Amino acid sequence: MKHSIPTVLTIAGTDPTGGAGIQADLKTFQEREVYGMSVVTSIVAQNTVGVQDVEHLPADFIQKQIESVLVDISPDVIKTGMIATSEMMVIIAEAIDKYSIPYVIDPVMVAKSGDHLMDVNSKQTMIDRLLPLATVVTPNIPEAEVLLSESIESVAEAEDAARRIVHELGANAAVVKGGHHVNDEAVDVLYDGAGIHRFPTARINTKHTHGTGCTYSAVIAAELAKGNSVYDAVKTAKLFITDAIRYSLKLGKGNGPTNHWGYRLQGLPKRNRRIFQ
Ligand SMILES: Nc1ncnc2c1ncn2[C@@H]1O[C@H](COP(=O)(O)OP(=O)(O)OP(=O)(O)O)[C@@H](O)[C@H]1O
Ligand SMILES: Cc1ncc(COP(=O)(O)O)c(N)n1
Repeated sequence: MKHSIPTVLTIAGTDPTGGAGIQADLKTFQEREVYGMSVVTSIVAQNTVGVQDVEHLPADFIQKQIESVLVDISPDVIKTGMIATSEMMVIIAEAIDKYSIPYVIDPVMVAKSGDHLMDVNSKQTMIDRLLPLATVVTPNIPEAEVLLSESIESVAEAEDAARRIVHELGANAAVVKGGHHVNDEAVDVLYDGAGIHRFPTARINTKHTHGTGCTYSAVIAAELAKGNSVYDAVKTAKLFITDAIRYSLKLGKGNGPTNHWGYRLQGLPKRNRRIFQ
């Protein structure tokens, strides 16, 4: 730990409704008791229904923001979310490389609403420049399929994908998340370079899953900043996101946000949870 408290920097896009992107990351860092900092890549006009518009910040201004943070409060871990263009990816890769900071990449490509958050031509830059720097990469099934140009139909194939992302694309560890599997379980699989680990939970029947991937990877980043292992960080992330989905807030007209303090309700007497159910 570099400072009096573990510190994490997120580099990502925004969500004014507060469920995904930078806003979800900062809420999550606070709940995990690490000091959260943020650099904005794109300002997104979005809500629980979809994306209405996007304004990308110039890559050199993203670089200035990163430099401002890194020269002053160097984070224990950097996490990235939405990075829309190759130019942004190169600048971010150069900073992570220069300062040798442990790195969690959530390879955000398409929002749950179906809107594209990454330029499709940037895939190769993500593979060439960002994945080799990753301590952990956290694709959902469609993202893993894009990264590997192959389809994933089962948990066993998700395990193969996690192995390939490490061995062929150079990430240190990969978690292929199971939110997009259509069965009764949401099984995440981790390959940490040594072995495969499965993290299964029952699938919760809800449409309120906006920002699950952002929140999940933010927990992993926070736990790594505390000095925990990749395995323990993923285990905590899975518990945290399950409670955040279970006690989701039922806000908005579409796919609502999760509840970033849901874990606090687990184990409490039912009367204390009434307003959330
Ligand atoms: N309905 C559900 N019930 C239980 N767990 C779920 C459900 N949906 C997603 N999860 C869990 O949430 C985490 C995020 O997975 P998911 O595949 O939804 O990521 P994602 O698609 O990147 O999220 P997003 O794009 O919303 O940020 C994983 O741990 C996954 O298992
Ligand atoms: C800025 C930003 N980053 C990531 C997501 C993905 O979240 P989801 O797939 O739940 O919409 C998002 N909607 N917005």
